[in-house]
Amino acid sequence: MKSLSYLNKYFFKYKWRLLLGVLFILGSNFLYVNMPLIVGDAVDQFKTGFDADNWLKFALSLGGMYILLSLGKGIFLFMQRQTIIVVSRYIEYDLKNEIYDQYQRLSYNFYKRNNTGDLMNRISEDVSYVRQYLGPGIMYTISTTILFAFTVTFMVNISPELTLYTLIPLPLLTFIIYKVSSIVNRQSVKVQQQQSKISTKVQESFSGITVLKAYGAEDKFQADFNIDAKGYLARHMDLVKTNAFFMPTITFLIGLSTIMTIYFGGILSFETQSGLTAGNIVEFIFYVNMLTWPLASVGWVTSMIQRAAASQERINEFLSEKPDVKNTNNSPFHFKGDIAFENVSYTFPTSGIQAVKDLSFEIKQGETLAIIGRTGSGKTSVINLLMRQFDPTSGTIKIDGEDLKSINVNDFRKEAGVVPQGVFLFSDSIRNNVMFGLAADQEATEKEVIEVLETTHVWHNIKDFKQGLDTVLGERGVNLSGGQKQRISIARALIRKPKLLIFDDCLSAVDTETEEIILNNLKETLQGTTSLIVSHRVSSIRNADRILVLEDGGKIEEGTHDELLALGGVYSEIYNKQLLEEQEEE
Ligand SMILES: Nc1ncnc2c1ncn2[C@@H]1O[C@H](COP(=O)(O)OP(=O)(O)OP(=O)(O)O)[C@@H](O)[C@H]1O
Repeated sequence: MKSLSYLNKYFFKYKWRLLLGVLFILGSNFLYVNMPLIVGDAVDQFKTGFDADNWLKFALSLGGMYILLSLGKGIFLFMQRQTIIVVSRYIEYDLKNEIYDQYQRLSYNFYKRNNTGDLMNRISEDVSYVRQYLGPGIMYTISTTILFAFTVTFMVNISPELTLYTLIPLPLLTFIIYKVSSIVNRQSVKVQQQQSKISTKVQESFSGITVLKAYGAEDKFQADFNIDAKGYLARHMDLVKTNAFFMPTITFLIGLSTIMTIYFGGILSFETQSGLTAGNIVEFIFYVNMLTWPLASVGWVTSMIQRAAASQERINEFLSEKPDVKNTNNSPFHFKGDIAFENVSYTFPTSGIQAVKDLSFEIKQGETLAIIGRTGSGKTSVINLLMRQFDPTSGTIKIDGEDLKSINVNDFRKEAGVVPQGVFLFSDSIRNNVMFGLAADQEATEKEVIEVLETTHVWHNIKDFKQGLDTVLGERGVNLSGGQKQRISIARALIRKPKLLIFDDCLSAVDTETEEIILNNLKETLQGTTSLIVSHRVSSIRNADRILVLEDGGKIEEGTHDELLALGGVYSEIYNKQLLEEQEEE
């Protein structure tokens, strides 16, 4: 429950609306509890002083009054929903924005620790449970309390004794509803879990359809799906059974209360000193029915609050996460072009793997440094350190002579064009995918978009598409080849005319001939740009000003292509092996 106190700041923000909502609840309930009195009055007048000549006047005055009260109650009810439920939607909007904002602030390691499904659930499902508490939960709690207080006061006013008899079965009703609601909740959670298991499986079978078909795994997937679907059916049937038990139980208990009212009311009405009339018994029957829903909702609301508390706790867990990387300097930073790693080491906190070991190197403005090394040698980690996705465990990274931790990292990132190893294209047009690379204050003409696509040697493919630049890419760009996707991804980095260009093995899906063309085109475009090129292939990096060979996170060789060949070490070994492979292919 403590977790829900996080929401107090929002209650405070919308306090006036909420207060107005409470006034509307008071109004609607006050009119509501007066309605049975009219019916009771009518019954008594029928029994005693019914004036047959003026029946129309009698019917119109009481009926009109009843209609007026219903109308007034309806209007207040509408206004109460318009205030309280609307506030719950506002808070839902604020909370979603707050969570998303926090997601944007959190850094690399947070995303490696938590899976996408979890991140999605907290901003969608958990927020919607919290919203249910904020809207219906709070509205019914206030409304129930007020209606209960009004009704019991009115009942006690008529007959304290009958009130006691009538209320006897109601706590039992509340208890049963609470218990049933808890069971319903538990079963609903199980249904939801099974549902998300099925969704994940189905989604994976779609996105991995090529692998699935290639391995002829259709039957296995179908069998697995059947098991999960059967599980879903069984869990849902449990829920259906509980729900089926729910309504008859409530109806039975309300009936019991009504019978007790009539029975004891009847007995009491014969005792003249009680002063209880037939009209009073009718009023009581109305009140008993009026109390049923509020009491029933106590159980329902309680379990709703419990569920919201659990959800808010999960949300708070993410909201209280502190980003590992904090930008402490907001003054503008303009990157000139010098980079230096000084004895940098990095160990991943999650796996304890030391990915970078005591690494030192320099890249001067306009130079191209290449990094080559075996899989897992720490190349991508070097890039992530340079882009300050995480900070070194020890050592310093200097940008234009200043510690990376002390400069405005947002400004620094704006000057860099990074092409990551795994291509990600949005389900949007090719034009928008390229223009995504522009910084907020940059613009690009169609001609410029085409130019960068020409540089990356992919425009000749795109221009043949019916929609050209406006061709919309399917989910994850499935209608393009791997090499085409990589080249669009490079164009995205080039469009922002970066002062620092970083390629993380992003020509791997391109044949060596096309690679040669792209690298040649880039030579002109990147005059004066500081570049860091990571690759497995010697052909991508042989023309770099300097090449660094990494092994197990540490530098083992450094020099130009010729110098490293002359050294006859790991680099020349990789080169000779790749040369041989190329010759075999030819
Ligand atoms: N998020 C992570 N959490 C824990 N360990 C990681 C993480 N990312 C990488 N590693 C480990 O750090 C080491 C270096 O990984 P890195 O991705 O930097 O290598 P790489 O040289 O870029 O490899 P590749 O050429 O295959 O892309 C590897 O042993 C890897 O298992």
